[in-house]
Amino acid sequence: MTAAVPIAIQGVRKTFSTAGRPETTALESVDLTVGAGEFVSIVGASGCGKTTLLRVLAGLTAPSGGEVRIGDRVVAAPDRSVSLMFQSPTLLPWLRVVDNILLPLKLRGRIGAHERERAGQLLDQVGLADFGDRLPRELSGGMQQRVALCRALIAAPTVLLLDEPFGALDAMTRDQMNLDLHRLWASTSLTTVLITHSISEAVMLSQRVVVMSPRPGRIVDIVDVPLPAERHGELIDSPQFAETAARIRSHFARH
Ligand SMILES: Nc1ncnc2c1ncn2[C@@H]1O[C@H](COP(=O)(O)OP(=O)(O)OP(=O)(O)O)[C@@H](O)[C@H]1O
Repeated sequence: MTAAVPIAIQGVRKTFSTAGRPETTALESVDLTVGAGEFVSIVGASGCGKTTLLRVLAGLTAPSGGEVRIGDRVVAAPDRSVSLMFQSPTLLPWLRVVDNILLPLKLRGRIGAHERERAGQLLDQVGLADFGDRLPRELSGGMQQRVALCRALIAAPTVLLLDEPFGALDAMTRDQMNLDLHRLWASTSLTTVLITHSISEAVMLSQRVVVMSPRPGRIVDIVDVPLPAERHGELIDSPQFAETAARIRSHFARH
């Protein structure tokens, strides 16, 4: 297993300038440390800068001020140790499932028996052991997202960034995917940051939940989740779950 790495976000600001329009401040003085191997979720109103922050962490968007460090590295460009997953699975329709999963490795060089075996293990872990030879169109939306998760993990990243990965799925599939994701995360040393609009998803999956203010996005609260390490569906009925969700929800109450 690769060693876990922390993420340190220091004084990150991001402004966007578009000709003819006033400047938009998407992020203002964001400071956050995500521990090595920790699972943190970020919640906040639409447009508060969550995706912008994730893109800064991934090295896809340069901050206007401040810096992000992943381990010892100051983030300045995308890096293969950081994997991103979005709401849409974006599988290549003409490639079989296993080849979609292996794509990030194929782009970097040869694929051997070891890599194929690893793809098989990942498929097994997400309950798709028998689907490696299928084409994406033969899979449901939830199954395609599982494949996208395998693809995000094939290159053994140290950081996993998830932007509403299950937002397009029905509620039951989403709950199941969340528990699968949590199990996968718990079996690795992945430092994970999840963006979600769902407070219960954030509480169910994370060790801490970061609450952002409406634009310009700032961190207004960081909530520890006092749930056992092993997560399961019934925890949603526990008082700890309800109290944690209520504290987060209080930031979104209209006055
Ligand atoms: N490339 C860009 N150019 C100009 N403005 C941008 C750009 N990207 C984002 N913004 C602006 O920055 C702000 C934050 O956007 P962002 O997508 O990060 O929000 P979000 O919290 O992820 O929203 P949602 O929850 O709706 O996905 C918005 O006002 C958006 O219009």
